[in-house]
Amino acid sequence: MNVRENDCDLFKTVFKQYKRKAPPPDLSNVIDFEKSQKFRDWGVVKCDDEYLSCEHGCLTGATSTNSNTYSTNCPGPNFVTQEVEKTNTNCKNLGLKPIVEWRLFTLNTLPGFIFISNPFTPEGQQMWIRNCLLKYPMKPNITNLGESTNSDIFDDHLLTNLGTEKFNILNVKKLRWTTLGYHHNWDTKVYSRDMCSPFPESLKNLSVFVARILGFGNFQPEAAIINYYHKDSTLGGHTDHSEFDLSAPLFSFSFGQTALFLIGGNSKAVSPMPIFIRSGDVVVMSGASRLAYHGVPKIILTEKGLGWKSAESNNSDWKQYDDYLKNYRINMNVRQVWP
Ligand SMILES: O=C(O)CCC(=O)C(=O)O
Ligand SMILES: [Fe+2]
Repeated sequence: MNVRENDCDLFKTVFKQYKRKAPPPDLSNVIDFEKSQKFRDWGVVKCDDEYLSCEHGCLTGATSTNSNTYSTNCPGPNFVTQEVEKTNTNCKNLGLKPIVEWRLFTLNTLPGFIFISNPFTPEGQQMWIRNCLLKYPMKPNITNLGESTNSDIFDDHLLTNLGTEKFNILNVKKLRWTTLGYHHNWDTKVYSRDMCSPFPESLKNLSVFVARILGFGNFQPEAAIINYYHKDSTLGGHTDHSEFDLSAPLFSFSFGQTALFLIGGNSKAVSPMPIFIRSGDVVVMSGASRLAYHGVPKIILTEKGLGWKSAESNNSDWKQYDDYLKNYRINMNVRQVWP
């Protein structure tokens, strides 16, 4: 990069500012979807309940790329009971709260960006965390630990008994990524038809469900990266442009410690906005925001705890996950690859 480009790299400037250890960065301007008194300053729009349900409580189709044009498509009372019941069952199975409890936001300055403030139940979060640490790193999925090490993550005898699973915590702490479906090629950044394993049914169901609720009825989850962040990990500014269909949204689900997430525009000269992403939060990058530069300059250890105190408290095997999550963040990043 030459000097001139560097001058214009506002993304990098802001990234460095938030990455700094001493003195610690000022976090007072970080967009926090839990602080409604500052929404006006930040350009945060809370989508009204109409976005998700009509007066009957049924789902609406939404034009998710533009926060001003949500439309209601209630097909009538008959549909309502059936569909609402079905939807609530789906929510429960997927570890999600009922849709009426979801809190949805957009940003004035970033069309297509949608934020769902933790729609998961405590038990739901635990289910997805278990999937990310125990199921998804297994063959035929690919991890940074390489194929041969895959099975080393798990104590052998426990592989056959997922009910009382225990993982080898030393190896789990070395996990940085797992790829699912069409495997992201970290070198060429090109997806290929023959580097593909079956996309896990569980994550497919979750992504398709959330996509449908937000009005992306055609979304097909085909590739995912599970990112495992240690408290000192960062993720540099980038765009996700390897997918062949860039009109399809990208869904990101986060668990564990908090990320300070930066998202800017389609060039690094655009100064990015800082946003807190906490455990359970869902980020959708669609429309113009799909190709926006983004990154994670800092993981922030939460003081509040992660919100699953009551859930599974008498299940002693949860302790190993709980210990891991005191210093880690997990992010499931789901994409459609093909048009
Ligand atoms: O960890 C995150 O929130 C973002 C991850 C990401 O940008 C990616 O996997 O491409
Ligand atoms: Fe990304």
